[in-house]
Amino acid sequence: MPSSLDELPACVRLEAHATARDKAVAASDISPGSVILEVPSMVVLLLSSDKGRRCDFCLCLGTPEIRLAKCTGCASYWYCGPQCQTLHWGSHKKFCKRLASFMASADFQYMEAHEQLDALLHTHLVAEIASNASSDVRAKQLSTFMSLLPGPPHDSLPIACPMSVGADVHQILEALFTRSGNNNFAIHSHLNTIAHGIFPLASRLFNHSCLPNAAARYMIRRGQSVRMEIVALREIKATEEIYIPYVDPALIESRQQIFELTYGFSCTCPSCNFISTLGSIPSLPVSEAALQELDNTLQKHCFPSSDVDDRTPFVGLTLPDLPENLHPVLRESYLSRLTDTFSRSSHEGSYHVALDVGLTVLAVYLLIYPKTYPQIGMHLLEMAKTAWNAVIATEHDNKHEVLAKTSLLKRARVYRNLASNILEVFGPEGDPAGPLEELAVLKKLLDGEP
Ligand SMILES: C[S@@+](CC[C@H](N)C(=O)[O-])C[C@H]1O[C@@H](n2cnc3c(N)ncnc32)[C@H](O)[C@@H]1O
Repeated sequence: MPSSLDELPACVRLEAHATARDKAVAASDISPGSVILEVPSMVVLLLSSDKGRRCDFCLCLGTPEIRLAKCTGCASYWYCGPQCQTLHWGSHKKFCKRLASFMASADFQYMEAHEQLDALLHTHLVAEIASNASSDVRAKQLSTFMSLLPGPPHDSLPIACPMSVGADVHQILEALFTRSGNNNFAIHSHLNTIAHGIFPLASRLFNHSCLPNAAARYMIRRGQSVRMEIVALREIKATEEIYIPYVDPALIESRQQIFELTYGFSCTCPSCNFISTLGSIPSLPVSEAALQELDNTLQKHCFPSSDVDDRTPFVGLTLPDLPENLHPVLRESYLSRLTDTFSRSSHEGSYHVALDVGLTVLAVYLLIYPKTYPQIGMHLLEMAKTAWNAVIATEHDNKHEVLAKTSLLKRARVYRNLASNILEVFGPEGDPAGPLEELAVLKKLLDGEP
């Protein structure tokens, strides 16, 4: 697996960029679903919510068969077996004995959760450098990391656990800390964030767009370091720049500030350019009735056909075509209200409410994400499961109910197939079993129905 610029795969080359130093461009046409780059992690750090549930090295889940064992030195790190503990020990030993007192210290305790995460990430980075990793891959990763563009300056840098480091290491810590914020990836399994990680070559290559043509997925294999794969979400033509999303493009109101404060650039992608022409996004109406009217108008705009089942929602919908009266739907609180209602009503068994709200969520997603973005596929899978649950819940003891069941089945099939088209391009990631397996199970159930 490549770790430095002199090991680039044949489909990628680096070119100068007007403001971002360099950019990665396709050296030849790249087909949807192709793995553009595959790189090993340099450092990974589990989120506190997954501590003790997963191995701190390979990130595999503990199960009755895979029992995690705690490091007896710090009682904070868990491993799925001696192999991972040994692979981690080279750097972990640098802070193991001091970790408990560091995490109990007032310095650490008074930090906000994201600062604690940074402090621990820095601890891992310092330990990685101080461990004088002799492997060729480690040396190349470190040198690629140090070649990254520094992020914007911060008044105070989050601290790291004190540990014994060589004198020369001190000189590079400052340089390292200024690169950790803007080169820190959220590692996900089935699109749920479980950890953070540093993947230097991916950082060196890919710039951001809110309408990306590629995205990162993560491979978790027991006993191995986590691997990142950059996957093409659509066909990328030779000479086209390859972009990945640094933050969720759905953060329409806050993302520009995140780019400026965390990454030190202003995004000029077509989506951000359109949002900036609006000046500010108009407020949402206050009354529930007016909000529902907005939902209906949005659905009609995005899905003009009255036949819910035969919609082909992937053509012709773009943000600049959104009429002015619908601009309030770009408020972040609009989407969060809808997604909250969708998950609550589908869990509570109000399937018809969920299917209606879910369609409005789909409309917003199609406006703000590229049409093959994995989040759209995950949402369509949830819609398909909800329609299937509604089928199960439908009594068919009279003609009306039989018709309702037929229509729900049709919807479930349409949503399943649309989800499959998208999620098969993104491919499997993270823990074993996942959306692709769920799609296969759902297909069997739906094919078994008349
Ligand atoms: C992870 S690096 C990307 C690789 C970078 N182009 C290089 O040559 O090392 C992130 C930095 O690249 C720049 N960058 C990334 N995406 C950008 C964009 N869309 N527009 C302008 N600058 C961008 C910012 O300086 C950001 O902090």
